[in-house]
Order: sequence, then C-alpha cells, then structure tokens
Amino acid sequence: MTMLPDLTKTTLALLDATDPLASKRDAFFLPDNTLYLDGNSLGAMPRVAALRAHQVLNEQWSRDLIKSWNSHQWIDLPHKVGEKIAPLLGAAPGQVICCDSTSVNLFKILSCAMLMQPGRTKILSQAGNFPTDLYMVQGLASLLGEQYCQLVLVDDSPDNHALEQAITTEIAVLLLTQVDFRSGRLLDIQRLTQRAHEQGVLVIWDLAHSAGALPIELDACHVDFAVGCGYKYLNGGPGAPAFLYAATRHHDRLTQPLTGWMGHNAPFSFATDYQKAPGIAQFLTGTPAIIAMSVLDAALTVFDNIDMQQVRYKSLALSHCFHHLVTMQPCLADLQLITPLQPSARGSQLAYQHPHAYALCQALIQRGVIADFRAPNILRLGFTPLYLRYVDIGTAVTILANIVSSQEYLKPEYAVQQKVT
Ligand SMILES: Cc1ncc(COP(=O)(O)O)c(C=O)c1O
Ligand SMILES: Nc1c(O)cccc1C(=O)C[C@H](N)C(=O)O
Repeated sequence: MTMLPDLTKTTLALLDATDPLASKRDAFFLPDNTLYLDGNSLGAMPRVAALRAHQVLNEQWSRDLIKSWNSHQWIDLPHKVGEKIAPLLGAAPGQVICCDSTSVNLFKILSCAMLMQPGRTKILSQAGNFPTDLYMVQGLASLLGEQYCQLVLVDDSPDNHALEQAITTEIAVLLLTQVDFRSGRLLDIQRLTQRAHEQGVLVIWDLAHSAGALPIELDACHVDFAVGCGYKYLNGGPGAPAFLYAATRHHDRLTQPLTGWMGHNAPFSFATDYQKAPGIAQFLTGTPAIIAMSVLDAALTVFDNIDMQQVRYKSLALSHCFHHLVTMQPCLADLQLITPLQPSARGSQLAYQHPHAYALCQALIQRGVIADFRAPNILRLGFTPLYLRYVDIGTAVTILANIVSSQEYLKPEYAVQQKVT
C-alpha cells in the first residue's frame, strides 16, 4: 500500500466519497458522538438485528409457541446460519455449523482431533494465544491424563520461526489463532497448515479475529477444523453463538465428546443409545439458543453481496491511515506499535504499547472513542470496514493527540480499574 502523502480532512473525506463500502454504514445502529474502534471485541448492532429480535419474540415465540420449531424452521437454524457463515470462511456447504460458544466448540474439536491421532499426545499452540484456547486444552489434558495429552507452547515472535520449527511428527494437533488478539499479527493459514500436514499433524484454526474481517480460504488451504465467534466481526451481539468448521473428509471418522441429543441421528426417536448424526450435524449438543441465533442470522445479511477483498482493502487502508496520522503527531511518539505493519502480517486491528495505556483508553472512551486495553500495557484499536469512515480515523487520532498533549489521561478517575476492559 502506498503511503498517502497528506492525510488532511479533505483527503479522508474524498476516500469516503469513493469508498464502495460506504453505504453499509447505514445498516448499523451507531450511537451519536461515538467512534467505535472496538468491533474486534463486540461488533456494532446491525439495525436488522433489532427487527429480528422483535419478530422472534413478538411474532414467533409469543404467538406460535412450540409450533415455531417447525413453522419458523427454528430447528434448521444452526445449519442455516452455518451455511451463511461458510462463504466468509471459503467453505463449501455442509461443513460449518452454528452452535455453542467458541470455547465449547474448541473442546469438541480438540477432543475429536486427539482421538484421530493415536500414539501422538502433544497439542502445539502459541504461548500468547487467547487464554480460553489454552484453558480448553488444559481441561482436556486433565480429563485424558497427562500421559495422553500435553499442551506445548512456543513463543511465535515474527522472526524466530519457532512455531514452524516446533511442528514436527511429535505433535498431534496444531491449535492456532489466525489473528493474535493482542498484537493483531496475522498468521499464514496456507503455509502453516501445509507444514503441519507434511508432519502428519491435524490443524485447528481459531478465526475469532478474522471471520468477517478478511478473506479466508479454509477449503483451498485443506484446513481440518476451525472455530470462531459470532459477536465480533460477524456482529451477532453479545454472547452470540459461535461456529465450527470440520472438513467433510473427516466427518465419518469423528467422535465428538459432548454427545447431546441434538447431535443424535434421530433426536426425536428418544432412543437410549447415542448414534451420531451424519455430517456436520454431529457437532450439535443441546437445544440451540434460538433468540440469539436468529439475531446472528439477521446480522449476517449485512454481508450479502459483500466482496471480502474490498473489506480487506478498506481494513488495511483504515489502519494504515490511523498509524500514519499517529506518526505525524510528535506528542504520540511514546506509543509503540506492536502490530506488524506489512499488510500480509496484520489483521484488522492495531495495538500500541504505552506505560499509561489503561488511562489513555479510559480517557478516549470518555471522549467517545471506544477502544480497549489489554494488560499489561496495550491500547488496542479495531478497524471494522463496514461501519467506520476514513474521517473517523482522523477524528480519533486528533482526540488521542489532545488527550496526550494535555496530559488529560493523568486524571485520577482514568486509573480506576473497570471489571471488563
Ligand atoms: C481468539 C479468541 N478465541 C476465543 C474467544 C472467546 O471465546 P468465547 O466466545 O467462548 O468466550 C476470544 C474472545 O473472547 C478470542 O479472542
Ligand atoms: N467475549 C468478550 C466478553 O464477553 C466481554 C469482553 C470482551 C470479550 C472479548 O471478546 C475479548 C476478546 N476475545 C479479545 O480479543 O480480547
């Protein structure tokens, strides 16, 4: 990407005027006087989500009660939503299902993958991976016993190639998050999956910070399994159900551990013995959360006719503009970027280290710029191309510069720790 020489307000407004995604912003409810740079944690609310919630409550559940499972096809929703997510993941039909949380889906997949690798006991992951991924492995290890399952962690700094070197025939499963939740570093799915397969290792990708943010090609990269969140770039709302991808070639061999009735071959036969459903349905466990899943279903319509290459282009351009403007402000020199700048190595966020990152974040929020903080010292900013404008980037950096140059962030109230950061 070429460096824009002069990012004046006029230039940014011009970028908005020629932005092919600009009209998508109207699809979202965005509060006044708020610049939302936290869609990587919780996506903004698509207007259609509110309409669907109203419809499910007031036209379906209230009026049609239990008949709705058939008349409003509630029973098919996990498949329907899975198929809506599939194109965003580069997945052919029949391989993605919407259910449970990312953590729970990880447990199911980790367990399946370990059972497919008799004689191998190690699950390899990044030392800095999102904790729930590591905790789920630790939970599985305590269930199976250390002799059957161990978590191996590597520090995967960009230049040390430790991750690639650690993928050997000793490893059963490689569990990686495509975009690091702290640094925003992007891993190469194609290269790492290929390396893993050469060593007989199965691969699970956590797409929490990439699904809906950048083009993904799970089938083309021969990925085995993947999971991800419905509430970040897919805008499904707080605690939205997650998704799970399992490549068709594995379906017949899988034995998932949470054998609930919804994953049974014939749930309404109420048989005593479990018999898994064929295909991706085997990953269902209990009754789907219909209200939340309906909201996610509606939210996904925002992606209708969207070109993910355009989303990626704008995401990189927004973050590029942000960082460029930061570097133009001498007062922001203490912000140290920890996100790799090359487009091929970053996702849709920027992360800066600063000794007062927490207070800076609180001061930004107070001024209507919603960012977040990740301990111990990271200010994290997410760039969501469907509802952010280029002019917003200029405004956000100006506000940040004001907060720093005036030392406003040193006010005692900004040091008060919130429960959720
Ligand atoms: C990489 C990653 N995986 C998983 C999760 C969350 O999983 P869950 O939806 O189960 O809380 C997050 C964020 O919360 C995440 O950043
Ligand atoms: N899932 C979250 C929640 O329930 C509350 C607050 C934040 C979150 C997050 O998604 C955290 C997120 N995965 C992260 O990247 O830090």
